[in-house]
Amino acid sequence: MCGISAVLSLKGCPVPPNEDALDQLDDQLSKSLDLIQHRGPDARGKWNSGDGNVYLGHVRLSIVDLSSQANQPFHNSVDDVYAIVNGELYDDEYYRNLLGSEYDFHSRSDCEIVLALYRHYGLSFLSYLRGEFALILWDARRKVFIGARDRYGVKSLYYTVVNNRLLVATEMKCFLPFGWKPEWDVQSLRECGWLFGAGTLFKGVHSVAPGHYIMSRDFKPIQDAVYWDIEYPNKRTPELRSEEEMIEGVQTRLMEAIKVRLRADVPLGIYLSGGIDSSAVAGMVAHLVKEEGARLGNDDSHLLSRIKCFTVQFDKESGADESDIAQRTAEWLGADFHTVPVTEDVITSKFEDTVWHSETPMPDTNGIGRLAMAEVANSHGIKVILTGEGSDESFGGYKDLTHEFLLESDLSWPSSLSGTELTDVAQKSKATYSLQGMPEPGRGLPESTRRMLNNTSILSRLLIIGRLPFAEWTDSFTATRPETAQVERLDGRVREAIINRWHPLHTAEYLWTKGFFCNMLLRYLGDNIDMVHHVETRPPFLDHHLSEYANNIPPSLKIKYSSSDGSFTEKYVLREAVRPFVTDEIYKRTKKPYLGPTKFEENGPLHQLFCRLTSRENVDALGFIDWARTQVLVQKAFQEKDPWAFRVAFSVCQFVVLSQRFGVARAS
Ligand SMILES: Nc1ncnc2c1ncn2[C@@H]1O[C@H](COP(=O)(O)OP(=O)(O)OP(=O)(O)O)[C@@H](O)[C@H]1O
Ligand SMILES: NC(=O)CC[C@H](N)C(=O)O
Repeated sequence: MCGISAVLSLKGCPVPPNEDALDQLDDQLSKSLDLIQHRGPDARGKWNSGDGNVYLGHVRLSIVDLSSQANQPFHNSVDDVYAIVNGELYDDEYYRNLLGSEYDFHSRSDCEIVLALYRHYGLSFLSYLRGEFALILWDARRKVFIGARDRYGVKSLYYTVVNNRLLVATEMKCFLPFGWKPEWDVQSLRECGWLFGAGTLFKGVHSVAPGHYIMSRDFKPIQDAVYWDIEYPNKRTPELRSEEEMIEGVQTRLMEAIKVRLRADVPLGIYLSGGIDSSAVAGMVAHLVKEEGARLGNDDSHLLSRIKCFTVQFDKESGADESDIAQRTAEWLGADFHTVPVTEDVITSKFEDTVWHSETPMPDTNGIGRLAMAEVANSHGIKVILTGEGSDESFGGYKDLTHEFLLESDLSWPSSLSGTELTDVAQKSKATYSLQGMPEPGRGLPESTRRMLNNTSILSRLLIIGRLPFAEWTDSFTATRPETAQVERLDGRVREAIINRWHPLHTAEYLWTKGFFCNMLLRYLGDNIDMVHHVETRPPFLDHHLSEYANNIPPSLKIKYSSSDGSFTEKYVLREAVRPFVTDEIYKRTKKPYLGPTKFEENGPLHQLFCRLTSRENVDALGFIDWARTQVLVQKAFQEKDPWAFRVAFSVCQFVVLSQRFGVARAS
């Protein structure tokens, strides 16, 4: 992926029209791009309107059309429209043919279709974009500024206002050279707005939410709007398709989503785990290469041994390692397999960089594994990687979802559990949260909030991640329960769907996808980390043609209950759809989330790092964390090997790193 940084002067504070001021802005833009230079080592492009009102900056990791013609910003000189795009747009050849007579393409870049589509469809161009992207478009004639982000938030896009200038960029650190003075948003921290909504850790900084765009006309303050949202069927409408039809429907769409993502003018590989999602991706890639003669990025040898798979290898004793299974999958496929050992030393040495780049404190060592993997992929010359994220979100993959599935009968599917049967099974099922040692979620939740959530508890479960050893004074921000604050933030139409139309399983999928998934998983285990080593990751499961289809599958076929042995099969339809492309071991394996180890020796390198980072001075400099409580957590983490204490202490250390690297003022 690339990186973008842009400035729009908002009316009321025009930039003094002198050369020095213009030069200063240009210099600030360069420094802003320097901070994300790793995202675009191949080219840098800047443009400004000459009057200090608009500045666009782009750093490029060349993927499609490696020539300088495809460098950005793009410009449509006929209409005087500019665009900078980070990401990959599929179906570009189709639009190139369709619109070639009315738009003069300058390159073969997939991203240039943004200008052609804008010319043809106006603001509705966003609905025609398929892929992972964040973009900025400036229509100079109409003085319209647009910032938009892909449907699931694979790519990030943040904005803030500093000195009456709107700053929009791929990463928040890009705002620093423009004089942004970061301050913790304690309310957002206490209400978990940074975890769930478009708020961030920092006051006044927002993300453009997935499927949203921001727009300013005539330099006025921006408006935020939705162009796409996740939708589910009415839970009372009977499903008329057969199980076989849906299995085939998923197979066809997944294969196509993978096929379009093989297109690149650079080498391409796969992040392979021991789970079914990435194994299915690898299996389908092998099928496309071998049986359909597909090119693997720029490699048209059609050799399976050219499919490079990378797997994180944690300490085998930790229980977190899946590399043996991944190796068996790779051998079965005949693919080229590489393990990436992630030892305590690796975790310790990459800890600080991982949180600085992801800008996301997430309590797990897994993101560090992801960073190490990108480094190895890069050393093998790989620039594009296919991954398996996004399958659990629409196919019912998480263990916790069983609880939500059992809240109501599935009226859309005739042979599903009903009435007393359901209550019985629900009581027997021990749908516990997958993170060991986690506190009980949702206790004391107001009844009205429970009703707004239609009794689903996924939000409470995920918001536990935001529970830190907060300093006592921050309790003044707790008048509203985080769950209440977050459900109130949803669009009223979504709340209506939750109480009237969606099955609780689908409500839970929605809340998960809009919160933890885009704000944490896709950041700490995604683009911002992968790009540190110039690796662009593409998740085919987030192709909206596939996910829209998956969202319409009845809950009882996502999580299938077997009355003979009382078991649940998660991702049932997907499992059947990919069966021909995976080993039997993978087909039968239940989901194990990608989580890193949490138990480390006392006085080892990681413990020493934690002790250094959680010094009284460092924790007090945060202002919102209690030092004494933090010490207890660090002790419990390393002496008692308490996994939950480890996770919370881990988060505090991440906040300390962010406070130091961003220069965040002490909260008070
Ligand atoms: N140990 C690992 N090594 C390499 N890549 C991994 C590893 N764990 C996860 N990934 C990457 O992250 C993606 C998301 O992980 P996730 O656990 O959701 O999926 P999965 O492991 O493929 O399948 P499942 O959901 O059945 O476990 C994977 O599909 C894979 O691309
Ligand atoms: N890295 C990117 O975001 C790639 C942008 C565009 N697809 C290119 O190939 O240049």
